[in-house]
Amino acid sequence: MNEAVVAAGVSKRYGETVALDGVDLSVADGEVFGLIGPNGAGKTTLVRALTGTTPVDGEITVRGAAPTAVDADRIGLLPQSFSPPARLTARELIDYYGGLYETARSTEEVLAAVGLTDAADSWYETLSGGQQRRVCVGIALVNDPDLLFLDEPTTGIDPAGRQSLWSLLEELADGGTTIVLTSHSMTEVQRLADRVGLLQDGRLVAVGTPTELIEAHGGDSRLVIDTDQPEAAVNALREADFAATASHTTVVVTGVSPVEIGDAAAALSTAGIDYGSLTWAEPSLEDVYLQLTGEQFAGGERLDTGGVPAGTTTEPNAVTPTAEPQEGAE
Ligand SMILES: Nc1ncnc2c1ncn2[C@@H]1O[C@H](COP(=O)(O)OP(=O)(O)OP(=O)(O)O)[C@@H](O)[C@H]1O
Repeated sequence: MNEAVVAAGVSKRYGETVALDGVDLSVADGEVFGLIGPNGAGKTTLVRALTGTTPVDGEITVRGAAPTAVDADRIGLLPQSFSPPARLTARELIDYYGGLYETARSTEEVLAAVGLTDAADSWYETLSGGQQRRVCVGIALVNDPDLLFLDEPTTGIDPAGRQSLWSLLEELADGGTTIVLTSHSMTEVQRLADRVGLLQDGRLVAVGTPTELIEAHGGDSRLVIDTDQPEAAVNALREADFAATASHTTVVVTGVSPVEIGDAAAALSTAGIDYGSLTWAEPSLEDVYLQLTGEQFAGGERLDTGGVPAGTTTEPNAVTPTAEPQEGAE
């Protein structure tokens, strides 16, 4: 297996702030690697380091060379913040940036790939935030790079746009493009990444496939019950040998297999307990994130049963979804 990117002992300080603290990382050719972590964890700094756009201590090689030495034609970079000229249209911008490379994809192909064909002749300034982000993604793709760095590619893009961008990235990955992406969307990372690295305080604290990380840190599957009678529900469930705990109007039952859902519902019905919804969820990357960072959902309460917030449905395998998945890390 060839390594596309190797980092060893990479550190970066901004004055007193330690942005990266001895990061070791390797990304294989053709791999999609997702970087996750709280605000300020060092994700953007690491992307900058790997692309040679900020000097760091330690060793980095990209395709065997120093990051600054890699041919610009081979690398695509979508920075977290990027503001192209406001009075140029989407088409003009893609065309312009394509012209800077020796070979580039056709402008129309890129516009179609990022879903901007219809808005191609609008000035960048008049596009919505999500459409502007699509232009920036198009610019990062225009040189048809074989190594793509995307710093929060889908921020601000609507759900349908996200789905189509994910499909586009999957196509690129299937075609052999190596992708390093950062994201606060655990759904995005779980869907796209072959391996995931969790950065915290400048350190890479966990690396593995989503499955490996979920097995190691995701906790049990669970049943989440929305009810106005949480204490009575917990008693009824415990009498039926379920491990149930309550918080506000949410009851969480851990270690429930799908075939036991009916038994749990029957225990509630027998005790005469009303419930608004009953949702079964497998542990997800979001649980891993919450477990390892100790973070809480905004406005929610972290439960000792695995981080399910009061009154919400966890992603992604809800049997009876009652709400849009809440991405606690966003
Ligand atoms: N140019 C800079 N000057 C000073 N400090 C910086 C600079 N860039 C980043 N930092 C600091 O370095 C740390 C890591 O920042 P970085 O932007 O890499 O985090 P991040 O994980 O990408 O965060 P976010 O999720 O908010 O984008 C933070 O404490 C940040 O304030």
